Amino acid sequence: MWQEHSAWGVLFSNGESWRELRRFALSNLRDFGMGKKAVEEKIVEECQHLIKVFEKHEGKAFCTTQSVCYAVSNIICSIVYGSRFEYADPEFKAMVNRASDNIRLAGCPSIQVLFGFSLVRVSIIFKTFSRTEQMTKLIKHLQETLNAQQCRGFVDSFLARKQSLEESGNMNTHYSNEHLVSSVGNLFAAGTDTTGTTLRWGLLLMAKYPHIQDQVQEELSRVIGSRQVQVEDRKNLPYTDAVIHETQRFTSILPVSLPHVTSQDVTFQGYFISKGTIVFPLLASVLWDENEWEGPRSFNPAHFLDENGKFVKRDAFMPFSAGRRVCLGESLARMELFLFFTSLLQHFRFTPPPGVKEDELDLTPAVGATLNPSPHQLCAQIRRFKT
Ligand code: HEM
Repeated sequence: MWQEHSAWGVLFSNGESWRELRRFALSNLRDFGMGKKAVEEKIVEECQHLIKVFEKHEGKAFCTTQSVCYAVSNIICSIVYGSRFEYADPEFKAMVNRASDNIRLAGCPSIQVLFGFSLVRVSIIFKTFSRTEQMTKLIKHLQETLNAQQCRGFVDSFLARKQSLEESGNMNTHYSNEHLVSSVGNLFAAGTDTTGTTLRWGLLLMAKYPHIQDQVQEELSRVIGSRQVQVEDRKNLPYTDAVIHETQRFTSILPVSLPHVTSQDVTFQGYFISKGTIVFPLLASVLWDENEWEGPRSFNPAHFLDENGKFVKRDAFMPFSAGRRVCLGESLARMELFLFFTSLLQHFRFTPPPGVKEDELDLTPAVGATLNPSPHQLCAQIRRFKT
């Protein structure tokens, strides 16, 4: 029913390129560890860097935005470029900060009105990303040092495929430099702000609802103790898993998904929609549906637990959208959220700044391309592990 018009489709105006490059991106992200042990190790390593940054605040109030953004950006850097960056690296800082500014700017109502909302918005975000000088410089360096037999990341794979197609005389290729820069830009645009924002909501919600934080930390102490959490621990941490799912449901960071175009006439729930109509799926209408959830507008991990405290999947949980256009990074994002959230909760107790009560923490979202928490500070007190 949907045509190839969304994140990749808007940029690669013909559907052929979208189909080919989505297939290529999916298979390569898998090769570079998405959903596998290799990426788990990268995330665990990044958790340690993030924990060190939080520790440096010595329990004093700070804003989590920048460090969380650096951590999730580094996961995409590892997969795309094959290496992470130090948080103090000025070029990395400039690249990440510019990207965040673009995402925030793209969500401004005035900009949206000016540019006719989402279809153009998406293309602006991705094009702005793809123009960053640092990205072009990094890609150029990888190109100069390419060994097609030993690909370091997504960019190397793309360049190796381009090279082999050209060598076999196939010049009619989707693997152009322009598409490479766009693909890399898309992965950063789609994979950093989304994950970072969700993680920051999770920490804010823990500070706001200390009795829920107590239960997460009790479960982590009982099941994991002081060792590093692994992805395979998820099945033994039903309460924590429910809290992460509920964070995504309750905050619905992408209430309006990317635009699609109907590829044929269709009648949906009694409404006729003609071929070629732009359609915006409203994910929040499902995530906050009164017929699906017991208390859709309250934060309640029990939405994902049965009467025995076991985790239950819910069909109406679709923050990554659904169907053949489902988020390409879903398994990576789920792994990141689980490992970052559990590692941080193992090490720190999150509280409001001194003088601020829990119920004074504001959950009103700020304007942005995603629904962000409003500017706030939290204290991260180091915990003593109970083993
Ligand atoms: C909590 C984190 C995330 C959320 C909530 C999320 C959500 C979404 C949603 C709702 C879409 C639109 C699907 C549609 O067109 O209907 C999407 C698309 C996409 N996402 Fe994610 N995403 C997340 C993380 C990631 C990550 C980490 C990556 C990086 C690999 C990623 C890569 C993409 C790409 C490339 C698309 C466009 C796919 C296409 O058009 O074929 N996302 N995401």
